[in-house]
Amino acid sequence: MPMERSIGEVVLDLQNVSLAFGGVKALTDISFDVREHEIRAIIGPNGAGKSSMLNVVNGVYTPQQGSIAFQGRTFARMSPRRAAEMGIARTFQNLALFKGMSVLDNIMAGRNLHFRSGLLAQALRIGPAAREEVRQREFVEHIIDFLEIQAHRKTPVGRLPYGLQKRVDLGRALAMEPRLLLLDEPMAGMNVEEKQDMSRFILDVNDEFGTTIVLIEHDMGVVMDIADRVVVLDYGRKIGDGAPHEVRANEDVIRAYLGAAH
Ligand SMILES: Nc1ncnc2c1ncn2[C@@H]1O[C@H](COP(=O)(O)OP(=O)(O)OP(=O)(O)O)[C@@H](O)[C@H]1O
Repeated sequence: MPMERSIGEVVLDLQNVSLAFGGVKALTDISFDVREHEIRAIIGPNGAGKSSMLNVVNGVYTPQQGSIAFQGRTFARMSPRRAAEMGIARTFQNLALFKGMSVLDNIMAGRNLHFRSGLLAQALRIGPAAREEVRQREFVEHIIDFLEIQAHRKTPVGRLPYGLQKRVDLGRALAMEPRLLLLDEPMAGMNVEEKQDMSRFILDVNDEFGTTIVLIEHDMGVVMDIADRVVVLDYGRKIGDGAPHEVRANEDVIRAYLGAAH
């Protein structure tokens, strides 16, 4: 049974974050927070700074100013290693899967890279490592069932339709048992039916695993359907923040969207 949805305390809190690449200001004085169990969307026209924002959260980019607090600990910067250790996982706009490997092995790889202890023993399949391998595999099988991709377990990922590849990418991130899941355009390039499926899986992950989710999404309809709160960026600045119906009625947001070629 799905858990009762209840949004909790602030788990991620960005304060006055600014990031520039040489003369290009990707983010200017951005503050926003994410609450436990929330689905938080980041939207905005092309080049608004959405991907940069995710890369600040998972430690790939170091902001010149500002701070990031995750689960009560405040940092001037997050390193990718620390982000992973603290349970922040992400999917990518361009899939980061091993195309020649099976669905099962891709998701397993996501788990092994994260829980990397005793890899040599695991490779040799001896003693406790053999039991550990069984336990890890059970968890991965659970994800495969959950995402309804059992029929494709052994299929090389590169042979699957794009929508299913995106689902495997979600599975790879879930294998890390994240506390915070960052999704970079999880519906990009999908048809309507695939978008509906992905929306449902994101809602189910949020419900059944209790995972807090931050996602970048271009499709306003999807955002309105699944997000609890939305941050709107434009030219690296925050121009809106609130419930979907609030940001949709925000004059600055309407102007940014009407002015942008979409
Ligand atoms: N590594 C980088 N080096 C230089 N400039 C960068 C880099 N990454 C992003 N930028 C610049 O920062 C700005 C914000 O880019 P970003 O990719 O974060 O926007 P976005 O909202 O994710 O765009 P899109 O919707 O097109 O993916 C852009 O002007 C971009 O050219």
